[in-house]
Amino acid sequence: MSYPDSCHFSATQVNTLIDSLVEHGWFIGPQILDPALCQALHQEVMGRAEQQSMNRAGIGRGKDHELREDIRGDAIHWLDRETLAQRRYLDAMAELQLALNASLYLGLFEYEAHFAHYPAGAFYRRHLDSFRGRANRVVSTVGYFNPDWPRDAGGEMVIFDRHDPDREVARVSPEAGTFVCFLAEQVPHEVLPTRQPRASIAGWFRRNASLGGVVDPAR
Ligand SMILES: O=C(O)CCC(=O)C(=O)O
Ligand SMILES: [Fe+2]
Repeated sequence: MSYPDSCHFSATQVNTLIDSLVEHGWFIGPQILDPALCQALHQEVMGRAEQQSMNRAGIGRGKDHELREDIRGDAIHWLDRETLAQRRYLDAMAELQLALNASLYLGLFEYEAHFAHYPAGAFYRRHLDSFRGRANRVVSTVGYFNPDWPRDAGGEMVIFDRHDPDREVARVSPEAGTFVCFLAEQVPHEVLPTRQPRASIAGWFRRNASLGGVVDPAR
């Protein structure tokens, strides 16, 4: 499979993304990701789910990690640059990281991401991706790869106001090509129960929150 060299973001897209991130704390971009790349990533997620080469996702990191199906029901696989499609996606994120650092002085130094497969019935309750005081994940990203997502299939991501967490401000259908990002420690969001299998990559630009010479653990 080959992808056009220009599958990365255009200057206009990056500027719109940065403006929206500053103004609202989030950005939603339909039809941003290259269709051939989305198709390859969709195949990879679905293949991994079928072969059961993904792990049940939990909440909390390190020793606090636990499985909580009442909170989130997806299975994940951390990106490892194993396939061309993964490398293309990560290259696009590396470019975005440079642009975010250049415009917003965020000091992002790393990007971590996992495939996510939500089987029918799965959801992810309202949460933040990072907690204040452990300011490691700064900007969250989600890329969606599902072709022809029906209107009644559920599985939307709901974004809530960063100053009023009960106020819904946007609802995103996980349609192939859509790319979303938001401030990880400020913007509450949730994944509504999906009625059909749902494929995505969730990723985070991180700041180095090392303290006392102890490198902040990634996951
Ligand atoms: O898949 C999505 O729409 C969002 C997933 C999410 O919130 C997460 O993995 O932290
Ligand atoms: Fe999240």
